[in-house]
Amino acid sequence: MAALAQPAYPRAMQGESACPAPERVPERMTRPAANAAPAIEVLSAEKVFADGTRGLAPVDLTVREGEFLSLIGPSGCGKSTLLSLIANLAEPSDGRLLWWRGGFEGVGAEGRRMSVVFQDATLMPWLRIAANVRLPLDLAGVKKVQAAPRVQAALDLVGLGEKGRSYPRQLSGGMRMRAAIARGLVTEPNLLLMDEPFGALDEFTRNKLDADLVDLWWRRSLTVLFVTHSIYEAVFLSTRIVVMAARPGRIFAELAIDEPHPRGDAFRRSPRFADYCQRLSALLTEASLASDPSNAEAHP
Ligand SMILES: Nc1ncnc2c1ncn2[C@@H]1O[C@H](COP(=O)(O)OP(=O)(O)OP(=O)(O)O)[C@@H](O)[C@H]1O
Repeated sequence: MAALAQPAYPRAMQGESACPAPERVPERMTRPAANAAPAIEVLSAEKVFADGTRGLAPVDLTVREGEFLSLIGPSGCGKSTLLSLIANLAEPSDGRLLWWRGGFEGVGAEGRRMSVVFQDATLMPWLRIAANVRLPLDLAGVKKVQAAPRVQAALDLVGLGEKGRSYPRQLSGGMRMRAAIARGLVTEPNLLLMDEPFGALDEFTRNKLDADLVDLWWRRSLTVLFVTHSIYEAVFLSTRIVVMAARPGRIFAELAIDEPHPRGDAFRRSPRFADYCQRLSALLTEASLASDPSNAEAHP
């Protein structure tokens, strides 16, 4: 199994600009090919909760390998519900899902590993950072001596290489979120599911983590499914954005961000960025109007 930290990724999620030095950039990349293999297929999946709430109308969605796909939409449109189906934390009431073209029992095999990072870092306060990051390996029965270098590599990758012996209370909010990401990365996932991971952070810290995350995604050929409420964040990070509408939760529109990677501040300041944000904002306004309860009968 490949080690997490490799010389090619020394600056990922550290204190510097996320833009790597030109000589390190292997190639410029836009979107993964439309015919890239599917990592996740959501096939007419629906979710009706025990109290009768229709969290998701039948949804069809393919997440292709190498995509950075963001879900955005008004509150209650089913973003977290869809993510929880994909994470297999909940089952669809109808329809089905495929993970790497197979059932969930195949998840965890080489090339089919998946991790989830939530908005709350959910670190155990009584455990040091290294022990928190090691938890998924402990659960998988990996011996401490084998886990130690993998934990250190994951911490290095998110810029917390020196913080393994600290306790969560000794870290800032941004650092705690980095630790949660390290815990997500320690199993060397191919697919990272992220539910508003930076939603509670100030804008400066959030921009920095966004830049470092997209750098990490690009350099490690990850597939990321990312839930956010932020237009700027979605445009900056994504290769494709799926806009959802509520009542019932459903896919409303899509927007491809055909912008090469790596992305940095130059993209954020460019007219193209502003144009994408305006287009996404217009789609969100339409999605919000379509989510109005008075329109519910149009989507029984
Ligand atoms: N366990 C549950 N029981 C009943 N209804 C639920 C349950 N979980 C979610 N819902 C409802 O399903 C719908 C979708 O919820 P979900 O949390 O997926 O939306 P969301 O888009 O993630 O919202 P937000 O942006 O506010 O986090 C909402 O109407 C919500 O109230």
